[in-house]
Amino acid sequence: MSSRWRHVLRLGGKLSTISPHPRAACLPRGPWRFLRATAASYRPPGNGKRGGNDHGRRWGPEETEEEGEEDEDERNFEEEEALAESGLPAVPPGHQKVFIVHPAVKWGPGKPQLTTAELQLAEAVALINTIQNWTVLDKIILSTKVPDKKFIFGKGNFQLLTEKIKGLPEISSVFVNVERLSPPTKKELEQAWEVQVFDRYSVVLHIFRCNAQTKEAKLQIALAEIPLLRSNIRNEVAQLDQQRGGSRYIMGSGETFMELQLRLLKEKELKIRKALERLRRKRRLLRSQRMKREFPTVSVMGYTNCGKTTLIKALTGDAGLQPQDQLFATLDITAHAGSLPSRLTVLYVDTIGFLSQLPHDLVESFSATLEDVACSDLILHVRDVSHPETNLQKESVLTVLRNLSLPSHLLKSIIEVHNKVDLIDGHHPTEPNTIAISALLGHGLEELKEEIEKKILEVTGKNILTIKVNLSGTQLSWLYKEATVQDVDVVPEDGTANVKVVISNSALGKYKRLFPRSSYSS
Ligand SMILES: Nc1nc2c(ncn2[C@@H]2O[C@H](COP(=O)(O)OP(=O)(O)OP(=O)(O)O)[C@@H](O)[C@H]2O)c(=O)[nH]1
Ligand SMILES: [Mg+2]
Repeated sequence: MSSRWRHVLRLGGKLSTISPHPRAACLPRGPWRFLRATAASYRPPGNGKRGGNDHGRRWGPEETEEEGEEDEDERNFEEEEALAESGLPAVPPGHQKVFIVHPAVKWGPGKPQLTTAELQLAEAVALINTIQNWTVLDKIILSTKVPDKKFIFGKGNFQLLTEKIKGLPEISSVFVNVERLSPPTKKELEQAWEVQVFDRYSVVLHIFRCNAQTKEAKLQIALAEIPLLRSNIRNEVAQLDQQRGGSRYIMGSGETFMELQLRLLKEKELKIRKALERLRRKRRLLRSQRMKREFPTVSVMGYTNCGKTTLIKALTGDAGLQPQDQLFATLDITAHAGSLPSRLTVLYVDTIGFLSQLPHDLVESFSATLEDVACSDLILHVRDVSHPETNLQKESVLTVLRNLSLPSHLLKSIIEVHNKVDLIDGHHPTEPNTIAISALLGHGLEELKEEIEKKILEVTGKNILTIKVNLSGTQLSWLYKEATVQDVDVVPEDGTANVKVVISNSALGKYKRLFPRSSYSS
C-alpha cells in the first residue's frame, strides 16, 4: 500500500479524536473528513430500504405521487447519501461561549449608510443567541479600514484584541462579524487566539442546519456548504503537501490527493443537485395543481423575525404554525389556506427570512424555493417597524427581491405591511400600499385582508358579483362548474336565486353570451 493511501486511511479512521488546538476539542478536522464520510455513507445499490419519513411534503392533500414506490426507495437512499455528513468542519456540539468582534468601518466609502456599528453588533448578538446553548461572553467594536482584507485590523488593535481574548480563558470561540473570512485569515486568527473562529457565513449556516426540517432545506444547506468545503480542501491540502513535501500523486491513480478530494466533492455536489432537481420537479407539479384549482397565492416575505409566520397564523388560524422569537425559524416554504372578506380562498406562502450581508451562496441555494414567489399573485412585504434598523432591513429585502428577477407586475403591486405597531406609539404610515398591523394582537387584519382581496381581484382578473339566476335553468350548475360560488340566496316566490360568485373575466364573458338576459350587481 502506498504511503499516501495509508496516510489517507489513517486520517479517515482516527483523526476525529485528535485536536490540533489545545483549547478547543472540536476544531476543524480537515478535508479528509469528507473522504471518511463518503466511504462510510456508501451502501450497495438496492440496499436503500428506508423509513421514507419525508418531512419535505408540506403541501398537504394536493400532493400526488408522480413516480413509483420502488423508485421512492431509491430516491430516498440517494437523497440521504447526498446528505451524508458534509465533512465541513463541524461546529462543536454543546455549549459555546462566544466573544464577538465587530470590525467597523467608521469613515470612507465602505462606511455603512443605514445602520451603525452598535446596531450591527446587536444583530450579531441576536444571531448567536438564536443558537441553543450558545452565549455571548463579551463583545467589542474595533475600527478597521479593510474588513474584507487578510489583515482585518491594524497591529495595535489586533494586539489589544488578542490580549482581551486570551485574558478570558472561558471563551470557546470568537465570532468575527464579517460576511466571510478567507481560510488563511481564519486559520491565522485561530492560531493566534487558540479558539475556533466563525464568520457570518458559518454562523448563519449553523443556524440553518439546526433549523432545517425538510429534506429540501437540508439539501439546500448541503449545497451551500460546497464552496466552503472546496476552499478548505484547497487550503488544507496545500498545507499538508507543504509540510510533508512528499509525493503528490496517489500511487497508480494518476490523481493527486487534492484532485481526489475535489473529485469526490464534485460527485457529492452533483448528487445534491440531482436530488434537489427532483424535489423541484415535484414542487412544480404541486404548483401547477394549485394553479389549476385557481387558488390565488400570496407570498409573505420580509426580514428574518419580522413576524411573517405570526401574520400567516393570524390570517389563516393555522394552529400548526409556530412563530418563534428566533432568527431563521422558518426555512421551509409552506402554504396555508385563508379566507378573504368575500370568502375567496387564498394560499399564503411562508418564506425564508432575509438578512443583510447574507452570504450570496446561501441566498442562491435557496433560490429554488423562492421560485414559488415568482409564480405567486401578490407579495406582502412584512416589516418589523419597531426595529431600530427597519429601514436597512427594508432595503436589504428589496435588494434581494429585485435580484430574484420577479415579474414586474409583482414588484409593482407589493403591499408593505408595517408589523409590530403595538410596540411603538402613534405609527401612521402615509406611503401608498402600506398597512399598519399588529399580527400578534390581531390589529389591522381586516383592513389588510380587504387590501389583499382588492389586489388579488385586480391581478387575477376576477370579479365578485351577485348574479340573479333562474332556478329552472342551467345557470346555477354552470356557475358551480366555471366559477367559485360563495353564497346562494333563494327567492322562492319567483323561483330565482341571488348567487354571489367570484368569477374570472373570461368566464363572465362566456356566461353573458350563454345567458344574455341575466341581471348582475356588484
Ligand atoms: N409585539 C409583537 N411581536 C410580534 C408581532 N408579530 C410577531 N411578533 C413576534 O416576533 C417574533 C418573530 O415572529 P415570527 O412570526 O416567527 O417571525 P418570522 O418573520 O416568521 O421569522 P423567521 O421565520 O425567523 O424569519 C415572535 O416572537 C413573535 O411573537 C407583533 O405584531 N407584535
Ligand atoms: Mg417564520
